[in-house]
Amino acid sequence: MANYIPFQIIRDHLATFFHKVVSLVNPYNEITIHEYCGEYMNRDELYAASQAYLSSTCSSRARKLKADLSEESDKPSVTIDDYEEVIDTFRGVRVWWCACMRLPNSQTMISFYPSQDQRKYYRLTFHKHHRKLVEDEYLNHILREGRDVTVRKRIRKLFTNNPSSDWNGYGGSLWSHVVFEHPSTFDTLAMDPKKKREIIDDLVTFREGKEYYKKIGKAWKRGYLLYGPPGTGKSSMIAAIANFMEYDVYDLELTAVKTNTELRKIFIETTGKSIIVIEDIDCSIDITGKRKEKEEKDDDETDKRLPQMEEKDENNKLTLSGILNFIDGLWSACGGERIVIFTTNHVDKLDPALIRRGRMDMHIQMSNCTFEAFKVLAKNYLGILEHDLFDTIQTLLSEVNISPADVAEGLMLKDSRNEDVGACLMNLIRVIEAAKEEATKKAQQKLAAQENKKSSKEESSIVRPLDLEEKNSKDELAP
Ligand SMILES: Nc1ncnc2c1ncn2[C@@H]1O[C@H](COP(=O)(O)OP(=O)(O)OP(=O)(O)O)[C@@H](O)[C@H]1O
Repeated sequence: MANYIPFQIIRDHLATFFHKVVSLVNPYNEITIHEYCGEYMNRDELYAASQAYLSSTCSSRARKLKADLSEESDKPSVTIDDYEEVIDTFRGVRVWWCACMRLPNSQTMISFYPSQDQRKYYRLTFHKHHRKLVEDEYLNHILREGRDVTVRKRIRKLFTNNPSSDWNGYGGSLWSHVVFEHPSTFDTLAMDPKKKREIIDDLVTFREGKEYYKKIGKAWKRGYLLYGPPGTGKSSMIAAIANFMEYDVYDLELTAVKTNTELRKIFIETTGKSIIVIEDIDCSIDITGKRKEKEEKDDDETDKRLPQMEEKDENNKLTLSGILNFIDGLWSACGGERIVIFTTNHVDKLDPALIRRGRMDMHIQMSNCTFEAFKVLAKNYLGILEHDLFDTIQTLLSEVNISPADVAEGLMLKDSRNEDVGACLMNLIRVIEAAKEEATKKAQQKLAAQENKKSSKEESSIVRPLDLEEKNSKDELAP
């Protein structure tokens, strides 16, 4: 065999030697962050974070920019163009960023990954004295800030869970989603201003509480129970919270979940910075205290009918303990920064274990329309802060229970071209008066029914002489 050294080996040795010589005189270090990495060529999170960070922090200093519209955002994003260098400063230390691209060695290469025909990467250059700062702190800073920018810019989504029978459809997805565009905010929400302030303060404390939750050893999540009659704004409150926190919403339909195991899988698929909602929890599933009591009463018969396996294996069905685990079991802490919200029209039907403080940290009562709440609706719907008819409306609202939904309906302009505020308020007065009449009628009927019941009870307790005779003759016949 011929004794020669292949050209490629010589070239590699020369390159290494050259690099060593250069690094002796070059005081700068470089880190490259590739767009795709790993065996399966996943998009690298640090690359995505760097891109977001550079677009928000450094792009104003760049001359050459590029813009695109990603699926995850509704606004075009502008970032530095390829081979454009920008300077960033961290704790007084300067670093240089450059977006670079490596073309494939062979033009004939066929690739299944978009990355492989153009390998994009960022080159981060810094003085070697600052290597520790960059590795230990600056890169984490990029990751944190970049993730925040991505969350701020993303399109928020409203998810709903698919029934497990469909998990092989919808691309194998456990959740389907649409863009979340509910317009409700705390400004448009009609409720007691003090209560509203309390909720906003609680949300802000939660949002800023990452370190605090870590310190006290609690998972970074918060539970809210919203209860009150229909049409008092429970769903509107959820939307207002989502808009205020800029979170996604996972609307969990419990009736589509068959077992605790399914619930766990569904939960694991949710992400941080999200609200998980179970609406009308009392109607959703057999988990309320009252139904459980009934179950216990029927126990003897059920035991005989149900297969023993099913009774023993809790994971084969959806149980109260499965839901409790979902709220505060070990795996509920994965991902962090989550809000769980239950809504109900009948708080008294719920098992106390489900809503105890610590699980549902804040119980929020959504009430019928007060005058304060009406003023918010009048501002939203008619753009007015006061009117001569307000006094009449205030008196009427103090006399009758009417939901904000009904008041809002009464304030709707019947003809959007004719914005007669007085006519709208008169219409509302008629609506409230009709509600008042209806309530009086119902109260009278209830009273009459009670009177009837009472008098028929009294009647049946009067022992008539005929009955007495009958009883005596029976007693005589008895052995
Ligand atoms: N507190 C409120 N502030 C502003 N608007 C409200 C409020 N309550 C109700 N509304 C209006 O009434 C409509 C219905 O309210 P919403 O669905 O939020 O009530 P809900 O309590 O969730 O009702 P349900 O218990 O029947 O689901 C809303 O679209 C909104 O226009």
